[in-house]
Amino acid sequence: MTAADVKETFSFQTEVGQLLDIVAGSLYSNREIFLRELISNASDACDKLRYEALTAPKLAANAEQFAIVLDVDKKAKTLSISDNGIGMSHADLLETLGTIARSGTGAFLEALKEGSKGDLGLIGQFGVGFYSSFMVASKVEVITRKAGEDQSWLWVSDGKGEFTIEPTDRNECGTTVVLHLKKDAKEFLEDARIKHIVRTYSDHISFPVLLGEEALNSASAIWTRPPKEVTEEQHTEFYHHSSHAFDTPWLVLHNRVEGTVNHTSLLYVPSMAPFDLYDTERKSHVKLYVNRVFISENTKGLIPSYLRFLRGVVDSEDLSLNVSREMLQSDPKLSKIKKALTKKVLSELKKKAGKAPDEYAAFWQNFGAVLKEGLIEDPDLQSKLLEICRFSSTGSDSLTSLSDYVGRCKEGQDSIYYITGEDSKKLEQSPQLEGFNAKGVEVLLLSDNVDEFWLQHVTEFEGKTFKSVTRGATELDKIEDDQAKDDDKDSSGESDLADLIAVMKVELGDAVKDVRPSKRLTSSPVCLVADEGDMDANLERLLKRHGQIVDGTTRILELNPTHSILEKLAQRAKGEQAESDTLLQDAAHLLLDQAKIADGEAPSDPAEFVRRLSAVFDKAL
Ligand SMILES: Nc1ncnc2c1ncn2[C@@H]1O[C@H](COP(=O)(O)OP(=O)(O)OP(=O)(O)O)[C@@H](O)[C@H]1O
Repeated sequence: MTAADVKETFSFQTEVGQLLDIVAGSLYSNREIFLRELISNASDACDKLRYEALTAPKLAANAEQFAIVLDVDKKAKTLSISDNGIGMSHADLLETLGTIARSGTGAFLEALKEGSKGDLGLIGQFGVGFYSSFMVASKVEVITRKAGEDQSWLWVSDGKGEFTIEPTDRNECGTTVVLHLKKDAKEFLEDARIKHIVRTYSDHISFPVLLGEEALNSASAIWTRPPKEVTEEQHTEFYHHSSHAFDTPWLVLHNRVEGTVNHTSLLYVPSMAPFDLYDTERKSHVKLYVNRVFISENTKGLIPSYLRFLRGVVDSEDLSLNVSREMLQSDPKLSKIKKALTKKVLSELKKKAGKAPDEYAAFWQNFGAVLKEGLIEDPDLQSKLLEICRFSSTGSDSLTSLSDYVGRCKEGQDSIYYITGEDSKKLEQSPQLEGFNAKGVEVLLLSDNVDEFWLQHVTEFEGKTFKSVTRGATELDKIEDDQAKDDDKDSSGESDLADLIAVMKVELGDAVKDVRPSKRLTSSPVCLVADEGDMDANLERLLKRHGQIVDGTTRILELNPTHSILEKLAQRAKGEQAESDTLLQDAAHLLLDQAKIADGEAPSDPAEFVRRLSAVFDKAL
């Protein structure tokens, strides 16, 4: 820490400068939210001190009567917001009130860059935290003292590129933010206006917010109130405050469990996917409280990572306050809470999926891929998770559940068929699906990366195994065909490919694992499939991209015996000179490349591909 005796001047980080230009210049109609942001910071500061005091007895004396005090000085035209929370050191001030500390602010700047300039409504949504002070103030002073330290500091800025920090005196720890209100912001000196704002946005704050002697909020933690008494607006405000989110919750789950481990949970499922959903840490964001004392934002072991989209709080009086966060994480009581919460969330999702399939589809769009991670991580709950999974499919325009899929299975169909790839729309065009479509056998179109992985952990659903249509032999023969039961299509019109296959195998050598007639093609001439025990091509692509494997396995080239190109080639292959027939040789490679292109891959040798294509063209013209 640099303990300076004199006033020091610093420049804001470039992004803060940009942000302040926007904020200060805005005639934003909803600018009252500055008060929400400052009260929220004050409340966080009290939470932090209360937690620190648990393990640092010398701080305990400070951690008794927390309050957030608003003070108006009409003469000086200032509004100040004081708390007796954790306060800030010199280093804290430099680190936080000069840089972009909060993620929401970064997201706001990104959104502005992406062309919605002028759409300052976004400020209200993202919340720009402390910097929103400059919407209403021409100068902001922060007088602060960190709990446990002797030195107090005064931070001052007019929001125009620079701020200063100098030593000052403050009796107790905590922070006071003094806003020198702009001429057009005098309304925030009026008691009635302030009361209205606090009641609208900050009622859920669990510390009293005082104006003079009067407490403006109910100051009881929202999750401790009877669920019926909490309004939708209060939930939304609390969700915004506790999660730094700006959407409306898609689902609210407010429960009290009395049992082996008593706990209350107030959980929100967002209606928009949070930006850090796919961060590698896969952190949970449900706040843990022990008997109303805030413990931690990302408690490991509280929420399974496949439910990391959840926001909200869990409060239990049965956990111990006097242990470190790390020890708490391994408390068996915590894992009991986790189990109960997980079950509850899954059963509520199931209810919602049944009652409001369209709304559930929107949820699934956002979080389905995350939830599916549970199929790998939580084998005990696999069947419960499968019940609430939804999939795109060739047999339905909307998402389908597995039980509905099974209900539509054909006579003799023992498997749930699927195809994996990057884009379900493109997957629908895959040649490998043709035989299934012709027989009316439905295939799930799986386009999330996680699909490849859970499919290795889940073996069956309602007695049917999962089977890839791009791997192994098809079992289409066993399945009843609706339309074509009697017109014995199977062998008629199929050409004898044996000679052609012999030529192609010699020509293609190691480039293929095998060449064989196909049962899955009806209109395309060729396709590639993986051998029964091999990896699906899509999984291989994924693993290659992540550097987990270098070479892929070679695949099997299947030929459509009813396709006219193959009929003609088969005819030609019966000739005596077949093995030295350059057209057959070129055709073998072109067919393989064609199959690759249909799978979204490039021909193995683009120059040779072009040469062969031209040669074949030339002969045909
Ligand atoms: N009253 C306060 N007491 C102590 N620290 C504060 C106070 N106000 C702000 N801070 C510090 O300044 C930081 C920046 O505040 P700002 O409101 O810009 O974002 P934030 O509160 O961190 O964002 P988020 O709401 O996403 O956590 C805070 O994280 C906190 O460390």
